[in-house]
Amino acid sequence: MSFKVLSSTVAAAVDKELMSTVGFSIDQLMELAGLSVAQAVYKTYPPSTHNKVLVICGPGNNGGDGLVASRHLKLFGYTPTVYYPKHKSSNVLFNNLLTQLKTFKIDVLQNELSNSELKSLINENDQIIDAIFGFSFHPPLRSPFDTIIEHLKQVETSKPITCVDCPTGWDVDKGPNIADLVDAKYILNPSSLVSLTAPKPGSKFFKGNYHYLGGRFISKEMAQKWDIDIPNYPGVDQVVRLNI
Ligand SMILES: NC(=O)C1=CN([C@@H]2O[C@H](COP(=O)(O)OP(=O)(O)OC[C@H]3O[C@@H](n4cnc5c(N)ncnc54)[C@H](O)[C@@H]3O)[C@@H](O)[C@H]2O)[C@@H](O)CC1
Ligand SMILES: [K+]
Repeated sequence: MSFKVLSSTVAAAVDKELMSTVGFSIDQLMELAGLSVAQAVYKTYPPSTHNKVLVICGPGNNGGDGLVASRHLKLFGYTPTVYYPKHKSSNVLFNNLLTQLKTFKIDVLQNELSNSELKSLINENDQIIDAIFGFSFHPPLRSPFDTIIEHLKQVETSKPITCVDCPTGWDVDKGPNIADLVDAKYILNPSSLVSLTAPKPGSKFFKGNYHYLGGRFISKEMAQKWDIDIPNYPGVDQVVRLNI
């Protein structure tokens, strides 16, 4: 199905409006975003075949979506492990999410791993979620996330990788076609992408099998105002597949 895209600048403006005049808190939006990610993963790589999920979380709200998704995945029957090497310890929201994960007995690795530890961690999981960076990312990647993406590239053809909002490393607006800026070893080709609110321009270059839209929190009126296409979500689902 064809879809309209939302540039990184407009996505940030929509986010701002949702959290001001529309009256949402970031916690609410993140909860719905993370639930969408967990649902998309369940539909594509169910716990019966892909039980062990490694969720790699970055320092911003994309990482927060990953923390929320991990909790839902546990409730859906998965065994998630979270790798969260750059936690902002002054942020109450992220601290609360971490407390929830602890209560749910989900392993959270917060110390930076060595290359061999990272390799083993990736190998022992059945699938990976990239919740490192979303629409506020600007290439090139900085450490330790450059090395993490390099490791993910090693398994991208053998292991499912689901990216939250944008594949980390891609330019949000230009996509993966940024050879002048970034070495190809940092350009992931994931199998699944969960765009939030609306797909970002870079997602036009996504070649994986599963492209979902999630983040079901925009009213018809707001969609019209910002020229956002909201496809019909099936029933009570939090995601709709775009590439069918
Ligand atoms: N309205 C929406 O669509 C919503 C979006 N949410 C999520 O929020 C994301 C955007 O969150 P944020 O604005 O916090 O930003 P991100 O999570 O995309 O990234 C912000 C962090 O990345 C760092 N960063 C940027 N470029 C970097 C580089 N080259 N190397 C290393 N670090 C770099 C920044 O210093 C900052 O700490 C979206 O993509 C989506 O996943 C949801 O949580 C809530 C609702
Ligand atoms: K991401």
